[in-house]
Amino acid sequence: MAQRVPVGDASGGSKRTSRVRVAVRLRPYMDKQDEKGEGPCVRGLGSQKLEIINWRNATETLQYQFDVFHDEKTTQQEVFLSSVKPVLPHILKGQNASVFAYGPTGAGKTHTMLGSQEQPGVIPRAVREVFHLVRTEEKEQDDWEYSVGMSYLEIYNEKVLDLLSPGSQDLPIREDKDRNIIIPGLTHVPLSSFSDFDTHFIPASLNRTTASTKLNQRSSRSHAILLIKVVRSQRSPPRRQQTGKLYLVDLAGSEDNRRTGNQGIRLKESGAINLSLFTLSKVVDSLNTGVGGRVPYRDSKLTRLLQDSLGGSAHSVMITNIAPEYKYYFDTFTALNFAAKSRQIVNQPFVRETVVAPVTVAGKRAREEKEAGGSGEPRSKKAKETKKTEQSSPSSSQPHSPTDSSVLDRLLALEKMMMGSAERERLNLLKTVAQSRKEIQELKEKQRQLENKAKVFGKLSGAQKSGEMSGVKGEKEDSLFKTDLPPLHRKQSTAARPKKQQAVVTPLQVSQVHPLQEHAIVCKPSQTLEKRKKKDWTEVTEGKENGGVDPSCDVETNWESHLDSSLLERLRGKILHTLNSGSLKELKSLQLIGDKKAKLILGWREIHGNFTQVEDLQKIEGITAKRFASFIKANILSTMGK
Ligand SMILES: Nc1ncnc2c1ncn2[C@@H]1O[C@H](COP(=O)(O)OP(=O)(O)OP(=O)(O)O)[C@@H](O)[C@H]1O
Repeated sequence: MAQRVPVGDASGGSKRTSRVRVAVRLRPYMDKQDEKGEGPCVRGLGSQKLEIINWRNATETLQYQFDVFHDEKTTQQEVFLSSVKPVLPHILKGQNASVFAYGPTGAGKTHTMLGSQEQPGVIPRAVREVFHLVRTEEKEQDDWEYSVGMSYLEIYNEKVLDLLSPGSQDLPIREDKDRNIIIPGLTHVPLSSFSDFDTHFIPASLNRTTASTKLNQRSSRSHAILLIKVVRSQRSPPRRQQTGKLYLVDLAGSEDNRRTGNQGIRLKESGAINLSLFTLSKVVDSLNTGVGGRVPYRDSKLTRLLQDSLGGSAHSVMITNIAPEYKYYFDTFTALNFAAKSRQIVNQPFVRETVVAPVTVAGKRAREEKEAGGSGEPRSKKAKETKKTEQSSPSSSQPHSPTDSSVLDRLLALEKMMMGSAERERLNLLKTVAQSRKEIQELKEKQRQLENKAKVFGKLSGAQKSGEMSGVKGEKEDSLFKTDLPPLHRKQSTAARPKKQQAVVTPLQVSQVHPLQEHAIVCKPSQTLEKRKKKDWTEVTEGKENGGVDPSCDVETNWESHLDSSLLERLRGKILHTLNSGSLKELKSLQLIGDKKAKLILGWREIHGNFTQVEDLQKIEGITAKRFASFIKANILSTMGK
């Protein structure tokens, strides 16, 4: 019967702990066009660090440190040598080890784990290495013999399916009294060599559930778990037996269904995938904070199965795969936060050992080894260290915007998923601050509108008194009075309200200067106004925002009302079209939109889809109501000028 014993007992060394080693691998661009077009949202800063743009403030980046950072040029061999090979000797000593690839769909998990004929990944390399280690040990230690075997399963839609026995039913996951995870009925194939492994593994891999999604032609729809078991048996009394397990896990991708275009069965699969990854993150969170209470392993099949390989029993390596493209930004951000947290897990490895009872000592099976660090043992201080990544600090990363609460909610939810209670509190605070900012901004905008309206009314009543007003079209006048002023305001204004025909600001004329301006109605060019317009144009095209309001003419603040409404609508539609479907370059060709804003717009589109109206632009970080007003004015005027 397998039992847990302190590592020191088996290896002869002192008791030690082992934490989850975290490597991050950035895959190269799949499409060179993307690389040229928008540039990466994440980049390496040496062999352990990387940085990603801060979604809260595009002028900042967030930097993360991991055990290893594999940049886009790293080969399969290099990943194996630095991140996987070092854990393999442990399984020959009766300990568990696990290597799992985590990350968004299409970021390179299967490439890392499985690879291809030309570029074999972690799985074939690790199995080959296990056989190599076994052969070496057998040569060096006469007293021990080894046997190697494999099982291969997938978790699909929360069902455990045996990939070596296709068509089998959902298998149960059990735990024996020594807390070993076992799957009764799972096929176990003894292996004598690597080619033996190949014979079983390759056809079984084809049984794995994959499908094409918008983001990946052959997306893994299940978590694939390869189990390599090494049993080490003593040839002579006391005939000890140690069992080491190596889990090689290719997790299904975390996905955003808006982007995958998933529907129907894909959506259901996706729900199961995301739920199990969510549970995995909760398990990690629970292990990290170490506040006691139940670690929710049982909430998903994945975490239940990984229970003896994550957070206390095994030497674990997590390779987090990320992609450079901007469209993966939020997935990358989430994956990095998950990875950064996992780094703090402290594992306490133990040896799984059994004693084969010889006939002479039947019934005398001794429990030779004790558990090292069961669940009741206090966690290392390291595990409780506060995460120092800057991504959640309200003081260092101010939420300038995003005033759009759905983006904020989504990100906060994602982050919450990954964080401990202290960080959660900080996030709640952050959310409150962001919401207050939004409310203040909305109030300011409302006030500005009211002031503008009040000014117009003021002018109108003044004009009426001095008899300077001239009659113009009724529609114009109607639109002028379609305000959302509160009732009180309306009432006061009606007293001074001119007759309908007189409801116009200054004498108007139709200009024929340019085809695009055919419907434009502009101010009669008095000398002062001409000067004023020139100045205004220069300011706008130079990207400056307008300052005060010239009381002589309200073109500055109310310029839209001087343009024909159908033309205005057309131009706004054009701008909206560019915002919704423009490339980075096209976005940058808009007035007052630079590289950063254009990228933020692309990011926003990725999450929310199309802007419904140009005003939605104010949901972009840093685009205040004032800036938006300048933006719309500059773009409309510049289009008209073309
Ligand atoms: N480091 C890399 N070098 C070259 N190509 C890569 C690399 N990583 C990934 N790729 C390629 O990118 C594409 C997507 O990778 P892969 O299928 O491994 O993603 P995944 O994370 O497993 O996705 P899913 O979760 O949807 O299964 C594949 O064509 C793969 O060959």
